[in-house]
Amino acid sequence: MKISLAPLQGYTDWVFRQAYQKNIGGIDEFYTPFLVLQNDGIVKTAHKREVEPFEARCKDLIPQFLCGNSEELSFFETYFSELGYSKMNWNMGCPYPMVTKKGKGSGLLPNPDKIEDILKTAFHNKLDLSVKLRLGLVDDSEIDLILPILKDYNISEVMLHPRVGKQLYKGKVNLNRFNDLYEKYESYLGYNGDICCKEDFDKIKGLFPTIQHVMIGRGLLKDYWLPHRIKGISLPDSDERRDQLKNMHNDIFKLYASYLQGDSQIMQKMKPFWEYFSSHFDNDKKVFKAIKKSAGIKKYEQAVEFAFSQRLKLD
Ligand SMILES: Cc1cc2nc3c(=O)[nH]c(=O)nc-3n(C[C@H](O)[C@H](O)[C@H](O)COP(=O)(O)O)c2cc1C
Repeated sequence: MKISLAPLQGYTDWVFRQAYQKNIGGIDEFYTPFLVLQNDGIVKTAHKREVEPFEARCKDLIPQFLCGNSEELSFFETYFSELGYSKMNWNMGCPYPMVTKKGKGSGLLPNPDKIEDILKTAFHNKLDLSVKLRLGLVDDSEIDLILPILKDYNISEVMLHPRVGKQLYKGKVNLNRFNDLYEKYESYLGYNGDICCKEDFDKIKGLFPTIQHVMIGRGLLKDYWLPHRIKGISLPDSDERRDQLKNMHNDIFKLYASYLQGDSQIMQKMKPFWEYFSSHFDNDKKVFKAIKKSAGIKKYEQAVEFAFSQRLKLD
């Protein structure tokens, strides 16, 4: 069973992934948040940093891209293969209207002919291509026409988050629809969505016993040792985990400081990081509030000290 980290734009960037890998570990495969090709035909620097330099990014990294036409698929296949990657992942799940209106992310799902056309004209099998998708944009049966196409075009694996795009992240995951598809496709499907504790994982494993790949996102950000719990690896004691969290935080801070310009840019990255990181501490709301309202690095450091004076929540 492979446990991968879901891509979360704004949270699981290269800085986070590098610090997590070094200080905690337990994840088998990482995905970048989606890269896009801009209208001017270039990839912006922040997106390039996710995948370049290849040697410095972790070896278990799969770059992900958004794409709504053949040119974009061609571009990313060439770009990633020239960098040295052997796998890539096509995002057909992003639910945000800014993306779906352009026929990208889950905006592709009502249009299986377009997906087939892009694969037919642009995919050259230079890399192993997987797809991350939802059940549909509006209707949870849209996927029925898509999976046969993905199989026909040699897509290696399908990671399914069983919601439709219009739900965004609300409402329940649709395990009945996942089950219908699992009966037909079994381990061709990986599972993603709302796994926040070992019991959630056990439920999915119990329902879909031959599943080979489970991807976790927000659950991991709230509990960095969730992969340990799932895999039955014993956890370090509380003091050691506190040190690991501290080292993780300090590494992230240092990495941002190494290339961002000035304190305010660093704060713009560190404050969102605490949205989930604060979940590790008792009084998480108070901890996050102190971080959020801290103005300047000195006050920020005091708020960090306050956080680390709290007990860890999941002791
Ligand atoms: C803030 C945020 C950013 C996300 N960014 C991406 C992304 O870049 N690419 C992607 O495929 N999914 C993205 N997702 C979706 C997650 O990868 C995942 O499918 C979703 O959160 C459900 O899994 P979870 O319940 O384990 O978090 C994002 C989700 C959130 C909440």
